[in-house]
Amino acid sequence: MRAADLEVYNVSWAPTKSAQPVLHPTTFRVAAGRVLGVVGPNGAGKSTLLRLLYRFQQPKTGYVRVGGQDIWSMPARNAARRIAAVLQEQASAFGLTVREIVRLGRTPHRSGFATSGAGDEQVVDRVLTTLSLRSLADRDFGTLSGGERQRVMVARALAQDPQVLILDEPTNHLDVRHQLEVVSLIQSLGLTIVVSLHDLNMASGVCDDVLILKNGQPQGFGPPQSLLTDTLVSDTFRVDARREHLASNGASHFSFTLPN
Ligand SMILES: Nc1ncnc2c1ncn2[C@@H]1O[C@H](COP(=O)(O)OP(=O)(O)OP(=O)(O)O)[C@@H](O)[C@H]1O
Repeated sequence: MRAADLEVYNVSWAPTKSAQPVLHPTTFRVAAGRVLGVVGPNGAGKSTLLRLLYRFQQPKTGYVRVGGQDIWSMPARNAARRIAAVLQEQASAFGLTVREIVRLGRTPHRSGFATSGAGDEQVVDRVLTTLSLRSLADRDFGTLSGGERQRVMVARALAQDPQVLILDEPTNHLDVRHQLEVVSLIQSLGLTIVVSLHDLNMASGVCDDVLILKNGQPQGFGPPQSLLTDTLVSDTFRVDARREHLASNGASHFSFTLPN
């Protein structure tokens, strides 16, 4: 795995030319190997921002550079060798086996109509092992549990051998054990990672930096311990947020109540 710098400059997006932007100009940088968390209330623009980062949608303004190169100045196949995404929508995966889905991650590395080669199969085997999926390799994706499916989608992204990994709410639908497993995996990869998360305690624990969005506007960027103040979190999420330090290990933990 080889990480690369991700540079996001002044990117904005609107559904049509005349529509109001759902993402206003946003700028940040994620150094190679660092983890950025994107947080914000429902409809804040998190998924919209991520779609610009994995080259699904083109920004109306600004640019996204990976390793110094604008991702829209290179062919889609080259971008797919650099950036992989783990998304929540997985409809296309039904009807395929786990191995077939993970193999799809190798597509950007093949030329023309070439079929999967020995090198590709080695990568697929390695990734299946890393994610403890070998025993499920021949199972139909549709028969897996939510947690197992999530692991398969991460495996497909890793088989892509990307420099940057984008994860849209990867812990959704996962039980506590599997949430922790996904988080620990994210921390261990050594890739440049952008991950949207709803759980602020998880974001504080796993991310080097956090970007807060609200109504498509960036509200702040920085290390979670200094950025996520009670005031900023309360204002952004329209709750009363209080950060406490757990006596057991000193880790910080947010608790939330509705304002009076
Ligand atoms: N293609 C589109 N056309 C019109 N509006 C859109 C489009 N894509 C996104 N939006 C709007 O942009 C806003 C931000 O959506 P987005 O999905 O990025 O938010 P989010 O922060 O990921 O939300 P959630 O936490 O609920 O998943 C929403 O109001 C959404 O309806």
